[in-house]
Amino acid sequence: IQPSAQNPVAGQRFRHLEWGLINFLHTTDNLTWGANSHGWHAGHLQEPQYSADFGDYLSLVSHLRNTAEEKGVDLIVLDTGDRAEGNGLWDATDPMGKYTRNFYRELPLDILTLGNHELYNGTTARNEFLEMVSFYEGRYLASNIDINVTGDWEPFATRIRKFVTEQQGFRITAFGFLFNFTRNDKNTRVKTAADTIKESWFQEGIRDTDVDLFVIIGHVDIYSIEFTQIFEAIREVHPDIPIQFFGGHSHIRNFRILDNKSTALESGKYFETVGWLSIDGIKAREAPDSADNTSMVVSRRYIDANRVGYQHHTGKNATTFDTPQGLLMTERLAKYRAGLDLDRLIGCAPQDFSLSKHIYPGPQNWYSYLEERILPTMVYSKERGQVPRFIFINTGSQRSDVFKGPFTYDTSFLVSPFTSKFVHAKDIDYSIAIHLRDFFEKDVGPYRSDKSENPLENRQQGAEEVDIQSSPLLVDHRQASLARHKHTKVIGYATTDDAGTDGDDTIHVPLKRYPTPQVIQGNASFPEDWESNPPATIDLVFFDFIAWHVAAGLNEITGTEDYSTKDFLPYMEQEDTMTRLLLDYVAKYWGRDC
Ligand SMILES: O=c1ccn([C@@H]2O[C@H](COP(=O)(O)O)[C@@H](O)[C@H]2O)c(=O)[nH]1
Repeated sequence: IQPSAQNPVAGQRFRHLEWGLINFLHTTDNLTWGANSHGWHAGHLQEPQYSADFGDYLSLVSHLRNTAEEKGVDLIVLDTGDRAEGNGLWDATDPMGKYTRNFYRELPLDILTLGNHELYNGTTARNEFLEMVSFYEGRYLASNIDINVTGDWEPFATRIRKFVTEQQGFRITAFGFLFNFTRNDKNTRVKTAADTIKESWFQEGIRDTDVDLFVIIGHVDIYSIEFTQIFEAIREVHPDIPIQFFGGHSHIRNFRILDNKSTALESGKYFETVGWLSIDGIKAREAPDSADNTSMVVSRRYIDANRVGYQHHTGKNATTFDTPQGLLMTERLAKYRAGLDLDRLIGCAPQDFSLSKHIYPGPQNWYSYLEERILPTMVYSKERGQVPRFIFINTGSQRSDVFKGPFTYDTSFLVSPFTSKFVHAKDIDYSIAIHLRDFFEKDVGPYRSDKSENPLENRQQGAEEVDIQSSPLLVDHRQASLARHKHTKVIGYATTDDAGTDGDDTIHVPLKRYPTPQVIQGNASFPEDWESNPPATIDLVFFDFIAWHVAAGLNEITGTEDYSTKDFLPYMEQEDTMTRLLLDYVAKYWGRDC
């Protein structure tokens, strides 16, 4: 746990892990390891429920490996990508991720793959390839991605890995997939799953009969068409061999049963969740006394990332839990965080703001606060600051709630990590501009996090869609309330998945989520009576990240092809990213008396 993090609260209840002949420990979308693997490597400092840091995780892995050895069963440790971006330890270094990659290399991963966040930026993709793929060698899997760093295209990482487990001798064939992503840097190439499974190496790979278990790790929602296509391709050849999927990207806890010998696990996001999956009764051909696949049993758990839970599952206490390597990692994280000045106080948040735990629009909703206060005040150009403007940002650019109290340099990256620039379209007819919001809401674009980049038609037929019109208060349909929440003291995930409601290791008060738009709009420099007497033309200011969609919207609204991203010019200075504007706003308006 990091020095500035809080201890987890009491009142949690844990279930015991069920061990099988083969077991998996899964993290995904950890951009933040503090608590979180999307880069919250120092743990969620203001959310005690998720306050374990990466050092604590190393200790957990080490103890569970020892237990596996004692039991004579296998433990596979894996990560399904999006380790890049989203907290200071990643974003404040030059090049970004310099320290994070080094820390990750201390995690004894058996298999790993990458997410979209490793591919948005060309330098990030290159460094991932040079420093992570080469380090993990054959364990790093990327079945549908190529990279060009030398002038020639080459596979980003190993396409297929066949290996035999140490304890039980299971013969595993593993693949690593990214969803059908299209916003990757030009030095990389992402093939669709549909095309990849037709390639000869894949077809040959799955035809090999020397296999007890297929393991597909993917930065892919587990209900996606991509996983379904891979499942069907393997099932055509092997009607009976177990297939285990591990997914990610949509940031939820979820478990899917594909058939009686195939399931898929998704283990949440941001190092809030460590996923556990075990398979018992599975047959290894080399081990004649092992069970037969007809009695195969799969068990899954979503473990909250905190030391109390970790200690419970390892049979350790506060003094016996830490391994020397884990402790050293915790110390080094603190040292590097200090070196980057990440705990520097910028200002004090006057209240809690959430992305979706409070109704939008509303006084506790972060998007409302951005629309009403931050965007109109901070998104300003010396040349055109007097011109009335709509300011659009995509909601996916905001990644974390803001908690009452200290807002540090690190918080700015947790909340708004991306380096998008503000660009603008000049003198657009007001009568056209007012239709853009509706366009954004209907558009399938990269506007929000979670599932947005999988087009709606990619969703599995029959998967439940939430009707946000008829249900203003949402409890995620896959994370609905548990019946036994009278024991609960902590708000968090209460997951309902294909196996029922007993997946969460800790019983929570269900987390409620309200619907939010895909794009929010701040209005600035308008005269007081602008709604009854609007100006003829205004400026549109927006992130370059959504520029293509703004042009598409203007073309659709006007029924022309007059608009193109080439017409959009910078609005502010290069360094005026949302992260920088947020820091400036907090320093100027929030005070420092927390
Ligand atoms: O430069 C960027 C890159 C991404 N985004 C937003 O992030 C999501 C994808 O994040 P996941 O964690 O993979 O869900 C994307 O849809 C955008 O909403 C961004 O705003 N700027």
